[in-house]
Amino acid sequence: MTAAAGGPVGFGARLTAAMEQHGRLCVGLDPHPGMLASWGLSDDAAGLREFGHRVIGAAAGRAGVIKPQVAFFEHYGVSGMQALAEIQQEAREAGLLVVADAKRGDIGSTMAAYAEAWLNPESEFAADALTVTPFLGFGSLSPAVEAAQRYEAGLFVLALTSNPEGHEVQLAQRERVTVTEQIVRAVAQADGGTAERQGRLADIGLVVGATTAGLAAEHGIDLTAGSVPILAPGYGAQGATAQSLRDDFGSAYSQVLVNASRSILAAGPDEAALAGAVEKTAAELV
Ligand SMILES: O=c1ccn([C@@H]2O[C@H](COP(=O)(O)O)[C@@H](O)[C@H]2O)c(=O)[nH]1
Repeated sequence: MTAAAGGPVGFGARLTAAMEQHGRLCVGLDPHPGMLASWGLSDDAAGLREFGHRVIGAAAGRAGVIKPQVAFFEHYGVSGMQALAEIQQEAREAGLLVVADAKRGDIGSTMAAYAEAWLNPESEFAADALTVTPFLGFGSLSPAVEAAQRYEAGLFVLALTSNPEGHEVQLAQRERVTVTEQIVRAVAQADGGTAERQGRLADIGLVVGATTAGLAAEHGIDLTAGSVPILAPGYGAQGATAQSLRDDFGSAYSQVLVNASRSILAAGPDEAALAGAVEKTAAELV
């Protein structure tokens, strides 16, 4: 999506504007079957649509970004993915930026096909940004980086995930440099310093868990380089707090987009209660 005439165009510029207006909360749209049941919704695509519609109603105007967890739609097959396409479109029409959390990663033309599916504005699954995995080598993401540039979209590259099992891979070292640090450096260099010069966030960012940011600091990893946006899942249900985020991200906190899913969704199904949870969480994260 390109912004309205005269507005910011690239993803980093749109995200900067959204965060200036609404703050750093990203509302997670995770229709786990148990969550659908607790909302009294049917365990099918109709339930997904109603769930998405209520989350969008609560988030629009109160937060700048939503993050649908693609797995919870894929679980329902073709009809689930159709519902996801409709929900993403509804969210974008409501003025929300959509980060599709699909964690795609592959090589060559396969990676290019994933990027077309999620970043091309003509695609049924068009999102503003996509989560991607660099564990086939950062260079394997080149087709996605090129697609992001072509379509004024964004990427969030997994660097230090919120789950402890990830660290045996992510904190492994080569010549005393962790895998995470290699990824952080590559992402920081991806736009050649343009975002920093323009005083905005970059189009290509990182995923660093809200629960694990302290480990980045412990390993001396500089998350401020390149003015990259940092998607931080793990707030609330996984244990991170507003104070721990500020402490652990330190001077990188201004770049952080904090995802909260279950801790907000538990307030549903009533849309006013959900809206209250969005407002309360957004206020905690100032
Ligand atoms: O490192 C990661 C990467 C992605 N996630 C995803 O974020 C949400 C978190 O949901 P909560 O209910 O707020 O815990 C979910 O979609 C995860 O798959 C993550 O948690 N950690």
